[in-house]
Amino acid sequence: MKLQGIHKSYDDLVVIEDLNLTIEENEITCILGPSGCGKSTLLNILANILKPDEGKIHEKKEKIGYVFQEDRLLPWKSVYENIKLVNKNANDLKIRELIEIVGLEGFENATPSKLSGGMRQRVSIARAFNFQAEMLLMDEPFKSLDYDLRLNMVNSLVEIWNKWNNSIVFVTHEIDEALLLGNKIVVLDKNPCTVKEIIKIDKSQHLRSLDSIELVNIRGKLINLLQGNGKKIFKTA
Ligand SMILES: Nc1ncnc2c1ncn2[C@@H]1O[C@H](COP(=O)(O)OP(=O)(O)OP(=O)(O)O)[C@@H](O)[C@H]1O
Repeated sequence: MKLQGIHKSYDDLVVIEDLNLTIEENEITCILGPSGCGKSTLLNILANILKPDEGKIHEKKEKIGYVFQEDRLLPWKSVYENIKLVNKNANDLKIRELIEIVGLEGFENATPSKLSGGMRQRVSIARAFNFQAEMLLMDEPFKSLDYDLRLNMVNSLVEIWNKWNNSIVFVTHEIDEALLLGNKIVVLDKNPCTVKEIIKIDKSQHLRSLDSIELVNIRGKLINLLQGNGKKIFKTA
């Protein structure tokens, strides 16, 4: 999917200006940017929820999955049923495999109120993969979790993605999540939102360590890139 020359304003506030970005197939693209820079707006454009004011979207995807910051599970359904309901044709084996990968074996029949926040977010990830989207959009899905749990969730996501390999766009403002997950890290600028830099990481996610020289160097670069944001831009009459 390719975004070309995208512009988006809310009334007088210019949020996205001349943004160009290619989302590759079978890759995890991490979008990293300061708070309020327009990451959710960009995801909503990718999801066809929002129309850009200007610009073109090439090779649009029809079947798009969305994982939000909150889990959005149906409280009266069990773990198994919540995962199943987005793809009623999925066989029992696949659903049980997803439940196993996200570490929820034994909780198949539990309803969301019996689970911790991290467990609920695991269900929503399994559900998203059961949907078999061509492109999966994830908007800071681990935001409410503590650091350890977040890294744990990143590992589960890597494991599940290695199996199904769909294209994922993962929005975060946590540098470590981007370092561990991304095949490509897109750093966004703020006010207005444009692509500041794209960093590629060729190494398989399974072989990555946050202590490796490569990732330590990239982290340093990302910190520099994320420092210093612009001023809000308003349209002139
Ligand atoms: N529906 C809307 N109407 C008016 N302004 C909006 C609307 N949605 C977002 N904005 C503004 O657009 C800017 C970008 O918002 P957006 O939610 O896309 O950023 P974000 O990078 O996802 O933020 P965060 O990191 O806090 O999740 C912000 O200044 C926000 O206040």
